Amino acid sequence: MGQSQETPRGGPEPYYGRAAEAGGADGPPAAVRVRGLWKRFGEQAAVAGIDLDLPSGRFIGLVGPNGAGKTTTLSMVTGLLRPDDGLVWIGGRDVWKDPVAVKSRIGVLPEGLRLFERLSGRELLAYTGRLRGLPGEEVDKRAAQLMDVLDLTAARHKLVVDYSTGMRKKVGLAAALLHNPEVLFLDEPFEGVDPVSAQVIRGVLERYTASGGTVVFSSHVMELVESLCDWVAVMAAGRIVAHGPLAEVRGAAPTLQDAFLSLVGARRSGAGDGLDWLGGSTR
Ligand SMILES: Nc1ncnc2c1ncn2[C@@H]1O[C@H](COP(=O)(O)OP(=O)(O)OP(=O)(O)O)[C@@H](O)[C@H]1O
Repeated sequence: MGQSQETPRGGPEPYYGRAAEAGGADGPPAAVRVRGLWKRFGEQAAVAGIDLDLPSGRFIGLVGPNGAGKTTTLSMVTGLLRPDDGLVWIGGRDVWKDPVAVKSRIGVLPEGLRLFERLSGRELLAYTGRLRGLPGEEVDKRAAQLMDVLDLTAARHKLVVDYSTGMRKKVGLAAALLHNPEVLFLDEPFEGVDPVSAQVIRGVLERYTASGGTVVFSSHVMELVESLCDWVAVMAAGRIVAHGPLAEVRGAAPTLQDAFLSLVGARRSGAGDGLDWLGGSTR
């Protein structure tokens, strides 16, 4: 299991191309390379100098308790939030020096996704596709196929404002996939999604990784991460506390949940201590 090492502040390394491969000299190239990434909000370090190499073509889970820094990390990695310090490369390009090139290669489903509410789902995808520079015919074809696979065809003319939570996630995912990105970043993609829609989303993502795409997604749901991901990074208090292939991070623990609880130092018992007023016996 890889343990995080901090890069000295102010001295992040450049991207070394194939020499920087995540899996070693013979492994696949790193899809995402992070060095010395920091973000502070006032006195608090939300992300405290993380280094990470995410291998390409994998289904990668970023897990951690509430407030661990997952959303802040994903926002900095995808060019949505400027880091205080550190560097990020995607496909060998510096996210903050070469944002247009990087953004053409990635798809992002951010937390609290904001959509153009007064467009229909179909119009939203047409608009997104044209913004991405795809020819109109190609946009129409891909949008129709994505809506079909994601079970949105019947709702294609409905305004996005009238979409349910799951439908919003699905149309957001379609928008993120439309230009066939190399790396897809998803912040809590299954939150608020019913099991049927979750299964549909899962099928699309599995197909995407099977054809060489890289998925990086954050989640609290360990069973989901364990069943979907082949590589995980565990965050706690702004740091990466473990990363690597799922089996290595899980180690001898019976489940990823058990490994996670011991890695993040969670309290297993005594959760109700001090709440002796709670319940019917004292009423
Ligand atoms: N804009 C902000 N201003 C101030 N503090 C922030 C801001 N964004 C995040 N934080 C703080 O940074 C820390 C990390 O937050 P972040 O949202 O990245 O965690 P997370 O791992 O995504 O949590 P969750 O699983 O609950 O979504 C938290 O303590 C949070 O309160």
